[in-house]
Amino acid sequence: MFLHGTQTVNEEGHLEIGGVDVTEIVAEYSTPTIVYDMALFERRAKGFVDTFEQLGVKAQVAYASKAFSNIALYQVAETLGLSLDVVSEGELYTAVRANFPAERIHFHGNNKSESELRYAFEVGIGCIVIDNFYEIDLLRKIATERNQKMNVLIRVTPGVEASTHDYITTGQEDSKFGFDLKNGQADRAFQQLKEDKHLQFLGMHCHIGSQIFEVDGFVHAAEALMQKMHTWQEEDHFICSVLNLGGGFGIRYTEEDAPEEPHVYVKAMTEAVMKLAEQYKYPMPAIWIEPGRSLVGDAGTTLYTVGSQKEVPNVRQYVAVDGGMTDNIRPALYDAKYEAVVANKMNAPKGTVVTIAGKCCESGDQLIQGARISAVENGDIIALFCTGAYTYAMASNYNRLAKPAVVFIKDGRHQLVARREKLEDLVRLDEALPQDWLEERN
Ligand SMILES: Cc1ncc(COP(=O)(O)O)c(C=O)c1O
Ligand SMILES: N[C@@H](CCCC[NH3+])C(=O)O
Repeated sequence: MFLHGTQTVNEEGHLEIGGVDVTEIVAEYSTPTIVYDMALFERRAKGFVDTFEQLGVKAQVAYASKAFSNIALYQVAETLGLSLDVVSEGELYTAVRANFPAERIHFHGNNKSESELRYAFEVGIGCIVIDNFYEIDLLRKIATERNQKMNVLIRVTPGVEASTHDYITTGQEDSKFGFDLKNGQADRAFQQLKEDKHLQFLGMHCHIGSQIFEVDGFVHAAEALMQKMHTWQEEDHFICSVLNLGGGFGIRYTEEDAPEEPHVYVKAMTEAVMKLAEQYKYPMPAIWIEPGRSLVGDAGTTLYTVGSQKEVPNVRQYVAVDGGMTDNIRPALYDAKYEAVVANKMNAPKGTVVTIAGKCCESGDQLIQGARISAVENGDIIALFCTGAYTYAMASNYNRLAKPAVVFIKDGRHQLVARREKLEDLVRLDEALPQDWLEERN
């Protein structure tokens, strides 16, 4: 069994996170609840920031907040000196509500609406990452109308095929994201932007995909972008001041996963850029990165309570918990793998292999197939590890299940940062029909 961050087993044989017994969390907040080990989040953030410092490179580490967007997390990210990557008006609004410094916010998205872009101008964010020609036109219109400058990068697809799930690769030519580097789109975007009065073209961005383990893909992408920047240097005497190399650094969900430490990816990419900068006599650009999963993924643990069990003789044993695909769609969507423990029986011998199933009306609502956990009975607590990224953020109310509570833990203290949805939350958007509508039907 592999424990993460500050996780330990206490004398009572219970899982502890950040010095707090998880049975205490369950007693106070019920289940399902996602807890974040904030010391681990801080360690991950510091790991990225320190890497750049050691390399002596000007940088911004932007938390890709799509992984888990929440006011309290943005507050902590701010204190750690992180920047923020948002992809919608909703994430931007969350950042505004968290008083996140606007100049450290970067706005992404392949179909930002005019009203979203106007909001970004109003808030005065630090940079917009332009995805397509339509967006260039929209931005020009807004910036001219408002007579307001805005820093921009262009997102490019460097033609790197990353080996991860097909749904989460983004760097290949056939992608809905960005301007292609090889077919001339990136050059055309650059030509349109390089002398714009309001849109201040800082440079390029790429993101090759998510949950990637190999260092090479990141290095190749960084090199491809530097080569393009060199062409613009030679042909247009233009120097980019920023190179944003995205996120995507893989984490260890199960013992079979073998990622590098997050800073290894960053160091390798940055050194590749430094080398080419020297070769091209190119002023070293500031390096921006956008890790999401590798900042929050392994800091999160979901606590569930065991309910019913079902044995299908000679086939499998189902252990059902009080959440499932509504609070973690990843196993159903990507066939993602997780590990779990019985958090109130950490010292019990491992039992048979079971399938941990959710409570939704979908056969595919299974959190782990083939989990080797100790024997459980109803009321036991299952802790599913590494659920900090793309779980709560992708949660739904399917079957009208309530979204779970989210709790931060640090140094023996726990703090609720998202309350569990109540029944009235589940109908808050519904409008009852007026009586005359119903009467007409009868
Ligand atoms: C543009 C962009 N930046 C950053 C990220 C964060 O990726 P990850 O959570 O894998 O670090 C994503 C998601 O894949 C993304 O699309
Ligand atoms: N939601 C995906 C990652 C998408 C990354 C965003 N571009 C996952 O859970 O793995």
